[in-house]
Amino acid sequence: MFGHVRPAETRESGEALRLDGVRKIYGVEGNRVVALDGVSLSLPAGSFTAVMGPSGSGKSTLLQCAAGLDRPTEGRVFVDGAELSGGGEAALTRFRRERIGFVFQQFNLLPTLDVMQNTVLPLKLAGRKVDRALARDVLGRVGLGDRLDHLPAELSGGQQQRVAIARALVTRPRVVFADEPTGALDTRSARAVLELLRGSVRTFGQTVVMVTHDPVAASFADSVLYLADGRIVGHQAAPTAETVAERMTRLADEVERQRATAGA
Ligand SMILES: Nc1ncnc2c1ncn2[C@@H]1O[C@H](COP(=O)(O)OP(=O)(O)OP(=O)(O)O)[C@@H](O)[C@H]1O
Repeated sequence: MFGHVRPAETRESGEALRLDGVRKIYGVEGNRVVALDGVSLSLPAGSFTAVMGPSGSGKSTLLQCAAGLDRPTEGRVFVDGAELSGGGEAALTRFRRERIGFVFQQFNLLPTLDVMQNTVLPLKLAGRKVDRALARDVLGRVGLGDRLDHLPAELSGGQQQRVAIARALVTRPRVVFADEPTGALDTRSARAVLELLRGSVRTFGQTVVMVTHDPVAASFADSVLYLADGRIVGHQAAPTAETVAERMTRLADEVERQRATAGA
């Protein structure tokens, strides 16, 4: 169902990501989990969006489907106007390599490759020209210009995550997806990583979508999407840590109340 890249007939300039009625159902009849229940959204290019919601609300599933790491059961996904549809794994992989960057909680660097080699890996995998000057420039911007030949084990967690961000940016993707990018970091390193993500949006017009549990992390974004039980239940512009925390508490209370009513 995924993988063939065709220009969307409805391509709109300035729209980096669109989901139309995306549903994701895990399991088989009798043991089904509806992880996403008809999610539609449109994110403009150059925006920084945080995705929040109670545990199990579908945040990671949303990211995986939007990034082409998983396949929706129903619905359509467009990245920069091109639809992820049809075809097999190879076409899907190509789509991701050409358009998408990822940052994971656990960095996912290759331990035997140094900082420069890890950073240029996506270019090599995509068969693209390895522009070391560009990679050096990106690594300089993430503050690792003097660590190019270090192995991941020789770096702190925050530095490893900055390599992962450089690696995500070096292909100049349409969208960078980050799943709990600060989840494994101390407060100070987390802040540096969030400033870096925000800087990539402000300075280069990068589009970033980040799943997080942390209201402080969400406050670095331009806006927050709230998920509950696989649906988008709210949107907040110009978030602050306080307003996000307050809204999350309310959301958790509502979800609990609804589940209690449904079970009554
Ligand atoms: N591979 C899978 N097989 C079956 N069910 C799954 C699978 N992955 C996720 N789910 C279910 O789908 C729902 C949404 O999961 P998801 O991981 O997207 O939520 P989340 O909001 O990211 O949660 P958390 O904040 O705890 O990481 C949950 O009920 C989860 O148990």
